[in-house]
Amino acid sequence: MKPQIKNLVQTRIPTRYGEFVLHYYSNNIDTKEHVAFVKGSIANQSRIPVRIHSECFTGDVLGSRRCDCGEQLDKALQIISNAGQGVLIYLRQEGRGIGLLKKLQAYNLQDQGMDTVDANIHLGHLDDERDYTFAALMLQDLGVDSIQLITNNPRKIDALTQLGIKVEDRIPIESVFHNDNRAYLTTKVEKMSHLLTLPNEDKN
Ligand SMILES: Nc1nc2c(ncn2[C@@H]2O[C@H](COP(=O)(O)OP(=O)(O)OP(=O)(O)O)[C@@H](O)[C@H]2O)c(=O)[nH]1
Ligand SMILES: [Zn+2]
Repeated sequence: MKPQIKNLVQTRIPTRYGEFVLHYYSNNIDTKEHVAFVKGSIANQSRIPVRIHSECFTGDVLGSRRCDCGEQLDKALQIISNAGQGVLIYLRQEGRGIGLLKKLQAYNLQDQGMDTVDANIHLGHLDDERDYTFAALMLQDLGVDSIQLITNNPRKIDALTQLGIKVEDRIPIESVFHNDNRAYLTTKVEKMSHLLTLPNEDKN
């Protein structure tokens, strides 16, 4: 089935980063609530800052320090707010697409010594099962001409480009390394080609 989305409602949301408009989309593939959080006027404009964020209940809502998701969500909204225009797309593909149950099981495997990639594979999944089709359709629906993608993940840039989105630039979103996220972030760099700078002690 050819994926299609429908913009069902738009509503004003005042935040600590200023005022945004939340666009709620339905689609013909799943029953999940994928949304776009839009600041300023973006239709028919180029180089719009865009963050495509995948749901992380533990990081985004509970403030987990196992990953950098909550921190990245905050930083992205700050970048968009500073620019005065932009979009945060929130895709409901928890755990890089494997769902919350499997992600929590993967965490237990990680506590036994596996890294994030091997834990996913051990559970019968790929390291990353995300799909950015809805994100591309939302950006087309919102009418942006081209974007600057807020990410460290080259796979996201490739995926969006293949879906017909003109990515003119990348805006880096550096995370702070600490004991609880060090292994997670190091695996992103060493196994998932993320463009993050490892702290000195990790380079040796
Ligand atoms: N399977 C799995 N998923 C995780 C783990 N830690 C975080 N995630 C998921 O990873 C996703 C977050 O990735 P993003 O922040 O969107 O993007 P990214 O690929 O890290 O790339 P950036 O754009 O540079 O942040 C969310 O869906 C999280 O639930 C983990 O240990 N295992
Ligand atoms: Zn996370």
